[in-house]
Amino acid sequence: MPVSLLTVGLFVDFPVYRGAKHSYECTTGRYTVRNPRKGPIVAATSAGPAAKRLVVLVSGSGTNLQALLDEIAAVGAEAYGARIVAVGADRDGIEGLARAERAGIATFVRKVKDYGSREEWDAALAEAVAAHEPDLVVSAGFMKIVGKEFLARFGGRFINTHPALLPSFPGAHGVRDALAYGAKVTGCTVHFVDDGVDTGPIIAQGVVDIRDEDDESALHERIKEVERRLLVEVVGRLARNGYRIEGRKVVIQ
Ligand SMILES: Nc1nc2c(c(=O)[nH]1)N[C@@H](CN(C=O)c1ccc(C(=O)N[C@@H](CCC(=O)O)C(=O)O)cc1)CN2
Ligand SMILES: NCC(=O)N[C@@H]1O[C@H](COP(=O)([O-])[O-])[C@@H](O)[C@H]1O
Repeated sequence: MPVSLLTVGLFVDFPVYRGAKHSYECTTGRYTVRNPRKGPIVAATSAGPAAKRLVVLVSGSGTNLQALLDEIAAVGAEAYGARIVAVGADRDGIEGLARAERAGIATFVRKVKDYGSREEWDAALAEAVAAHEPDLVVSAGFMKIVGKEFLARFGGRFINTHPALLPSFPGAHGVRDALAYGAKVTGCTVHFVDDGVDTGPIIAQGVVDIRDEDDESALHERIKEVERRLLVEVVGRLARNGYRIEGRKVVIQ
């Protein structure tokens, strides 16, 4: 079941949440709350006894997915607060999907090239995710920008992990861009996804030093060590405790 939403003190179910760059709107069957930047609570999930349902989206090696799988296997879904019910991808033949299959988890693939337009792909991806009734959706190395339809259904419960300290170095090449800029520290950011590229409310960040001898691959590996631990911690806390999004601030209860 979807996680309940708390909207200015009211618990509501089946929210439709739309994120714009600097404002969020949470619309339910009965309530609409606009929230320009400094406004009140716009969306929040409640803690609950049952393990939350996660759908994870991947495009590559899936080591972040594996970290989630390993933690859930180690402590149990109830104690962790969540279970992975499906893994989706935008391409075939990737290790991320193989990891899910080995764990006995349902998989699906929606490729942009199989649809007449980007909007049709976006709607098909949203439909495939919705079929698994997730409480939270996690983009763990998912290399596609999602659009309006996806965000209308999963905004406010769609989390992304990015290999840089946002708002610096957004986009598909966060590690390369930080190195090229000559930054001395970088890291990873777990954030809610909105309709910008890596602009949504930040949940947590981890810092990694950049060494003189680093190339993109060496630096990315060190970032991923921090990133995997951060993602596992953050997803578990969100699932177990519930959270609210107040303007740009995410408060885990
Ligand atoms: N609406 C949003 N969608 C997604 C976000 C987001 O912040 N808003 N984050 C991404 C993940 N991401 C970085 O964290 C990211 C992924 C991909 C790209 C990108 O430019 N993709 C190109 C294709 C690249 C490819 O296929 O290899 C594209 O979408 O056409 C930028 C940032 C998850 N989605
Ligand atoms: N902008 C999106 C992006 O660059 N995502 C990054 O891809 C890697 C996926 O690794 P994994 O497939 O081994 O989990 C991760 O570092 C993730 O932050």
